[in-house]
Amino acid sequence: MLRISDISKTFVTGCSHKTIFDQLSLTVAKGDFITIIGSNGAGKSTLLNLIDGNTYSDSGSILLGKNDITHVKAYKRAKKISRVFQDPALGTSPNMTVIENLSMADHKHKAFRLKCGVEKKKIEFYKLKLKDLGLGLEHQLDTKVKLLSGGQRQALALIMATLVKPQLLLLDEHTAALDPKTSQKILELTSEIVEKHRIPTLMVTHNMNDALSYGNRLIMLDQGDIIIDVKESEKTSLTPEVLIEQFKQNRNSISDRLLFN
Ligand SMILES: Nc1ncnc2c1ncn2[C@@H]1O[C@H](COP(=O)(O)OP(=O)(O)OP(=O)(O)O)[C@@H](O)[C@H]1O
Repeated sequence: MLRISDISKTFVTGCSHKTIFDQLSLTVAKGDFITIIGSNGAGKSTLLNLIDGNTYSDSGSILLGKNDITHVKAYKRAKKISRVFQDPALGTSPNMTVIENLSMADHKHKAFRLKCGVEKKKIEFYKLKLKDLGLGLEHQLDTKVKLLSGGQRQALALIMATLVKPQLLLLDEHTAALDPKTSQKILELTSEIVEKHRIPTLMVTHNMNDALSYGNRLIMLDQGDIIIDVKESEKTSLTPEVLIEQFKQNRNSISDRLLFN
């Protein structure tokens, strides 16, 4: 479980200040697969950055399970929190082979020396994992990752992010750079992995249909506020058109609230 309580974040650049979050709270339950939508600059990536320690909040707290991780460094959080980015180069090592990448992800919690090679008994296990993807990666164990297609790399990044079950999975527009068919394939894989292993997940996307089709909960961010938060039953009856309508209504009410405060 993740509990974000009253976090605030202001970026200071030179003489200018920009407040992204002002006392934002969000609880992610054990079985939650939350899709996050919102316009450009709404704070979606910053939220993920605050969670995985790429940036720190000015106030408030973040609990992962029973641990207060508010001030824990990113590299330590990475043992518990996995993130897949839009750019596959950020989740994989391009100059290493498929099997070396998998082995590295598998040893996330342990000291790792590549020169010892990959344990033979593990090779079959990795092959099975790759075969499940249906992208032929099981035949490319010794291929350098930079030579794979975008879809293959994102699928590999996803497998690497979940090979050792994380306490939380963050997906930051992880299919945005893929063609529609490959994007759907990776999203289906994502959903399968997340549901099979019951990994609490936050997925940022700009695609409303994907946000509605996947996960059990949807939140919409607007100027650092959660203006829509719908659970499974309500979510299944929504359409992108209704969502946009709700966005307009909620956005207005927030402006009104600010106006009259
Ligand atoms: N390190 C930083 N320094 C200064 N401003 C930042 C920094 N990181 C983000 N911002 C600003 O915070 C705001 C929110 O950015 P963020 O990337 O979280 O938005 P987003 O919702 O992910 O947008 P998009 O959909 O375009 O990716 C933006 O105005 C951005 O310029």
